[in-house]
Amino acid sequence: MEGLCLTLQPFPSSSIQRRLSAFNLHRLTRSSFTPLRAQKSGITEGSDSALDSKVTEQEVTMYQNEVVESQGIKIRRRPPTGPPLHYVGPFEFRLQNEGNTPRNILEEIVWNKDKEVAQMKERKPLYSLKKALENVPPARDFIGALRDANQRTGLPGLIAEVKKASPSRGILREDFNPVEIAQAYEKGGAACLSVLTDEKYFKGSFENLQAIREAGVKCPLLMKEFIVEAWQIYYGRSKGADAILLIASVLPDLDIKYMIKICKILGMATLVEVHDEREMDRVLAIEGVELIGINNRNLETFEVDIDNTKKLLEGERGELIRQKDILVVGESGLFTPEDIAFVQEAGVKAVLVGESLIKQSDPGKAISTLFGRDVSE
Ligand SMILES: O=C(O)c1ccccc1NCC(=O)[C@H](O)[C@H](O)COP(=O)(O)O
Repeated sequence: MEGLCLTLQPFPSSSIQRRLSAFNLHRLTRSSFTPLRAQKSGITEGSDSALDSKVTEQEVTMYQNEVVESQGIKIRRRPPTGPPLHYVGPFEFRLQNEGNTPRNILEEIVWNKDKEVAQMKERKPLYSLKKALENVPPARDFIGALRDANQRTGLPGLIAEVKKASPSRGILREDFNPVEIAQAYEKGGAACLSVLTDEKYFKGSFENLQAIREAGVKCPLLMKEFIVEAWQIYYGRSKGADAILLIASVLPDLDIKYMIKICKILGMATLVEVHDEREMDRVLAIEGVELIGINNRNLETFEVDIDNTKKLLEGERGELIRQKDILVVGESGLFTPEDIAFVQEAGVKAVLVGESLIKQSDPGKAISTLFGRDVSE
């Protein structure tokens, strides 16, 4: 039986879609909808006129898969649940299916995050987070800080990353004091900071984010997290985040739209990250996107190529970005003033830099080396 993969029953997508259309659409995408949740909220058979029979887990999964496939998203939100339970006499068993192993590191991170968030939500439900937000100071203007820095220096505004480790590079800095590093970055001329909050793969934490905010650092803070659920946005805001990252290879368009709306309500900025042309085109078609990050690192293979920024900003895409006045951030693999000049020439007005700064003994001074001159005041 091991390794046997069952084919799912064919099911016309329009039929699933019609039966599910009574919900807010965002519920149908991977981040927010579970049949269990529907049942908990009383959305069950007969409870809604447009929902003519109970929506099964399999149907929802099929619909989600269709959405994800149609948008070219390769990262699966969680391991396939496998074929349905089988009964032989009194015994119940599930056939093991193929594909229960993550296909790459990004998928592994996402699967882990999905479980982690489910546990965190149990401890801090959304209503308690919303209550906590009443006492949190308002979010700072992340995009404004980048534009100001760009105008002031004539160089891309810097988002300096507080990053202890990464899956591709291992430990980047042993003597890691997040607050001291953040203060050094601010002194060195960073416009904004990016703080890794993932513990398992990056050795980051929400405590780091909160400590940096509470230490009086004025730079707006990006919560560098793998967001799979809207709940994480509220949690990040409660810890002092001013901006969040949405990764287009992980999130379907509907989730991105929904999360952007939540951020607008919370006064936060969204950095929507793309790596290839298809993701860029999807994101450019989403209303309300103001900040796009082009990651030069392929998060599935770790390959880094700063030409990627240039490639994605050429021709009509670059033109559309200028028309829409979208601010573009060049991300990853930037080490020298020549690298900065290269991505600036390609059209970016901001850069996100981790490794090349964090590895230096004085990460603040490293900013001048990276830009080829002092960018603090
Ligand atoms: O950095 C990684 O190894 C990594 C692996 C899997 C998912 C994301 C990852 N990094 C996130 C980033 O893209 C970078 O932290 C960020 O752009 C800064 O990059 P760098 O200047 O090259 O440290």
